[in-house]
Amino acid sequence: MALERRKYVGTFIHSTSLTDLEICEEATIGVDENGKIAYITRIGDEKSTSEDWELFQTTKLDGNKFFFPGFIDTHIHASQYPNAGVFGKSTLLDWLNTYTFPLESSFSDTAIASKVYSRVVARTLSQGTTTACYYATTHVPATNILADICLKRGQRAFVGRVCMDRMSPEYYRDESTESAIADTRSCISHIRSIDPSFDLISPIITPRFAPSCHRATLAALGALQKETNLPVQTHISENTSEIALVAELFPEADSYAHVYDTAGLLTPKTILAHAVHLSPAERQLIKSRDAKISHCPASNTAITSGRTKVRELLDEGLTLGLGTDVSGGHTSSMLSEAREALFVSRHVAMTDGDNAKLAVEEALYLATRGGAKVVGLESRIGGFEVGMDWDAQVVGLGDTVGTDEIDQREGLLEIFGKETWEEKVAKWVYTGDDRNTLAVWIKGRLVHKRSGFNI
Ligand SMILES: O=c1[nH]c(=O)c2nc[nH]c2[nH]1
Ligand SMILES: [Zn+2]
Repeated sequence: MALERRKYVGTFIHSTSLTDLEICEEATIGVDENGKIAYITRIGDEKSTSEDWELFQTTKLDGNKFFFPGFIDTHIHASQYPNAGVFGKSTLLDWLNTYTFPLESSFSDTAIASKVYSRVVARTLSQGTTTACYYATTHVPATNILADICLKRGQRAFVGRVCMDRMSPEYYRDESTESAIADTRSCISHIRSIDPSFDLISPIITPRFAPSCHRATLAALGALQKETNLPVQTHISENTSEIALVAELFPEADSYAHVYDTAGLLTPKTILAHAVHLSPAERQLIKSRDAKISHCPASNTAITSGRTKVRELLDEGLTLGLGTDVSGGHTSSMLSEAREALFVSRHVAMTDGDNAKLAVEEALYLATRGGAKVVGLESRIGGFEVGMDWDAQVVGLGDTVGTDEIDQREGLLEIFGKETWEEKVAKWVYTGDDRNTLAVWIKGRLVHKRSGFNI
């Protein structure tokens, strides 16, 4: 779809490193007809554009509004969205049997798939998620529907048909290694037919986790990865009972990470969700394979899996992003997930010392640039640089509170006027929600606009 060039004018905020946010007031970003950033002019810069840009429309922000890169959710189960918030006092293995497998198995009905997947894509877009790594279910037609919806709505997505041929009820599992591979290939072909270069939608090879796959299935998926060079997503070391189960099922393996490595599934394109209880040797192995980690703090708290020591992982040079892990995680909002990462790091700090605490800047880095590295798109998304895609959101913090203002406001976020931009960003992270996401673009296309916001 051809786009018009457009200029975006106002305050831009993005991560330039793990610890630094660039806050750029009164800048202009020009986005070309391919949805790419063509130029950035900061205050004091020489105007570097040719006259013809003058002809194109401008989106200009005022007041307490700013442009921010779109969020990258590196781990979310689209099919589990109806269960967000429903987990009781369960832990991983009983949660799967009680809540998750019954829900996922219902996606044999494509009407259910269409309804749920339409909602999850609409909802994540409205919260600024411009890229999502989705788990679907084992069902080919339903998985293809998810890919179709992402493409139609313009959300950048990795769509994975879940492979699992044991440890789930008989009514919800792959019949054999061969059928798991054939069904995975079928979803890959479908995505190739709707997005031939995987420009917006990519398939992702998805063994649910080691306990749900026979050795032969893991090995066949590893071989498929080698053949296709597609990304892989799976879970690792989330909960201590799960780790004990892996040791029981794979007695020959040195560790959980070795199970994946032996199958050829530990690659630079592999996203490992959770990684809560990794041993030093596993961390070393994952680093040596350049596999990536999706940190899922909301889920790790909700189903009491544990506290990931993010600072340790970062200090060791591992690559991390954030994942909502709906519905182990209760929230589909990456802003909330960043907040959960901050709070969990404070719980770690209570036993391990203050160095464990993440800063707001670091949580936002993980939600954007870190996530971009996890999905292998760091040259295209996660920040504002010439040549990158315009995957962006407008964040609006509301009008500054007026003298004697007494009317009730929507949302918790209130700006009093004395805050620095750093403080405004912190207020957004700690007290904001989807009401502060006013508009969202992906590859230059407007994919969400909050009613009442005029562009
Ligand atoms: O958080 C999780 N969600 C899941 O659906 C799942 N399956 C295996 N392991 C899992 N962990
Ligand atoms: Zn998960």
